[in-house]
Amino acid sequence: MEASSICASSFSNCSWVSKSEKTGKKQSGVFFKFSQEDKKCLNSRDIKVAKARTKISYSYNNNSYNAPSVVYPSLESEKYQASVDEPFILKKKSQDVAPYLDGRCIYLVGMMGSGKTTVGKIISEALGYSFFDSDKLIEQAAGGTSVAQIFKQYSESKFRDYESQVLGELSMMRRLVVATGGGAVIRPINWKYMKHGLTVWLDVPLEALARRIAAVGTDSRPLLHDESGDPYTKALLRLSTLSEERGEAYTNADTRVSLEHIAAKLGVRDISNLTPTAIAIEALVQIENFLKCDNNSMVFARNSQFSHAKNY
Ligand SMILES: Nc1ncnc2c1ncn2[C@@H]1O[C@H](COP(=O)(O)OP(=O)(O)O)[C@@H](O)[C@H]1O
Ligand SMILES: O=C(O)C1=C[C@@H](OP(=O)(O)O)[C@@H](O)[C@H](O)C1
Repeated sequence: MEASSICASSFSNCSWVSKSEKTGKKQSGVFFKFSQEDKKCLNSRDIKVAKARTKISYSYNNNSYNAPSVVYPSLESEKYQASVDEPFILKKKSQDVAPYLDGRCIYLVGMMGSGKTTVGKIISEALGYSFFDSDKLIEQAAGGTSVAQIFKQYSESKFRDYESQVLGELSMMRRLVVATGGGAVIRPINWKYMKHGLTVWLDVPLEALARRIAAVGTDSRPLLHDESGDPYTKALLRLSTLSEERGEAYTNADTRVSLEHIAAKLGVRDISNLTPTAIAIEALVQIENFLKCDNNSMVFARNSQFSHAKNY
């Protein structure tokens, strides 16, 4: 596999990435005009929903969102109720966060199956950012060779080299949400790249991760291939070891999104009933809280200036 400029071809061939994003120039798209934000960003259906919402007691403010028990009366209705309100809250929250982010990238870190890809796509769409999955970029650069095949044909160490190169290249761009591979956190150089943007740790209990992975299989996740047993037990065993090895590394992230915490906040008893949109909203809440802290904003801006300097 050619190691130079792994991202360049994927990025420039991407029809859904605008020219200004490719060159790194700031766009003045709809999500970046805030003078009349509600009128511009919300369509009439959103506004109707918003008005109706004031009648139910789903409270929401700048720093948190809380669903009282009337919205989540029973396990059976959790998912349905959530789907009614969440798109509106997501849109509103993304408008709140966008000026603080000012085009800088978001990197999602977390264990395999923590939802980096699923949640990342939702956040990118809400912010009007482009989405990249670092594993996919590596696979594209390898001419379609899968991550599992790269591990087998080359080695994990070679895969990690490509992963670092991808993150290095992405760190020079703007307006991206990046789903990193679960192991990206183990190399300090990757943190140096990711800290050009904002890092968000999706913290999901191991049992939930194992359930998700068992449901889709371990084909695409070579680090889970060696264990024996049923898919759930296999995944749980290996994830436990990896989690012990990496637990500390994830705590380097600027913000942590804990599913247990969201469930407690929303009064949801089973975290598997939390929708990816609810998790994306919490990620935006945490990002906003982090950036509203003056000190964090200054450090963040300084790191990002370094990244922009390389961009122009
Ligand atoms: N909130 C969620 N609830 C239930 N399943 C989820 C949730 N988020 C992700 N998943 C599922 O878990 C699996 C792994 O998610 P994915 O986004 O690929 O994780 P990652 O990119 O961190 O490896 C996928 O099958 C996805 O559909
Ligand atoms: O945890 C890891 O070391 C890995 C996670 C995978 O990505 P996901 O986290 O997207 O599954 C992929 O990068 C590779 O299989 C190694």
